[in-house]
Amino acid sequence: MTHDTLAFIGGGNMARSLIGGLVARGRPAASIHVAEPQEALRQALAGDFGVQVHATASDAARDAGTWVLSVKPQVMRSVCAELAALAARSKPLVVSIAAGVTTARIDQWLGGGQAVVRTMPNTPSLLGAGATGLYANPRVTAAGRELAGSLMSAVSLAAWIPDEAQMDAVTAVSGSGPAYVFLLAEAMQAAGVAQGLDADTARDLANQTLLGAARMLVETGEDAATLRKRVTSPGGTTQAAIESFEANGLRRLVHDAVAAAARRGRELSEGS
Ligand SMILES: NC(=O)c1ccc[n+]([C@@H]2O[C@H](COP(=O)([O-])OP(=O)(O)OC[C@H]3O[C@@H](n4cnc5c(N)ncnc54)[C@H](OP(=O)(O)O)[C@@H]3O)[C@@H](O)[C@H]2O)c1
Ligand code: PRO
Repeated sequence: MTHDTLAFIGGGNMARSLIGGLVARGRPAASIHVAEPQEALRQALAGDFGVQVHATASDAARDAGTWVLSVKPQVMRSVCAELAALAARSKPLVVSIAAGVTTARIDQWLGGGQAVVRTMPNTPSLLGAGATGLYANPRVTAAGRELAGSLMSAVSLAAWIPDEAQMDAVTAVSGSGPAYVFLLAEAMQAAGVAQGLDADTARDLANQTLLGAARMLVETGEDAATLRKRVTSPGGTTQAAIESFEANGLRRLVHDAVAAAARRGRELSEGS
């Protein structure tokens, strides 16, 4: 067994983004095993990325030193129960990506004494442009932190958090965050069509604008408010739009949406 071999338990949307990002950045596909019950998803993962696929968690995890638990929170308990005997024998580094499931729960469900890193990645990891929060339980050694950090750093910005309770905020900002941007893209596209653009033109202009604005946020070192002000000519078109956003409570809407996501994360923790 080696920590160089990774087992993804669950081969759905987020695992696919991580696997695609890792393989594109040079991780050998042969070093990645994936357990996924759905035959079609298994075949797609094997066909697209060349990874080793299995129908059961224990088959995927058997020879892997690092397990990435990437099933839905609601099935995490039963997946851990399936893996508990193997975990007791092989003491893997366990990396969970599940929203709202604490390291204490995972450790308990795996039988206790396990090194568990809880992470919250996001789907842009597929393109090496993800953002991930990480938290390690006390069993994780410096080498384990290094391993988990380098795994996520290969495909994303990796930010360690000191307090596991902050993971619900990470989830609400960056884990779920791509969906907020996609919703904004949908709304900008529809608004462009409403103003007379054809759908393709509205889509291309909106999408490229989001890409360009996101690159400016990350690459110029300027803060968002400064960049916004540079677009906003006094008495001009942007000012008219920004005043409409402010008057309609955009900041409050975003505040409440992020709070709702964080609350849901806490509910998932309490329910598990
Ligand atoms: N999607 C995101 O953007 C995102 C971002 C960060 C974190 N996450 C976290 O990542 C986890 C997965 O989310 P997702 O969106 O990728 O969900 P998903 O697409 O439903 O993927 C989960 C996969 O795990 C499979 N599965 C169920 N039981 C299994 C078992 N015993 N062994 C192996 N695989 C099993 C599911 O199959 P069935 O459908 O047949 O049950 C499904 O294909 C969640 O905990 C979520 O909180 C997701
Ligand atoms: N997708 C998962 C959810 O919606 C976790 C963050 C992104 O629950």
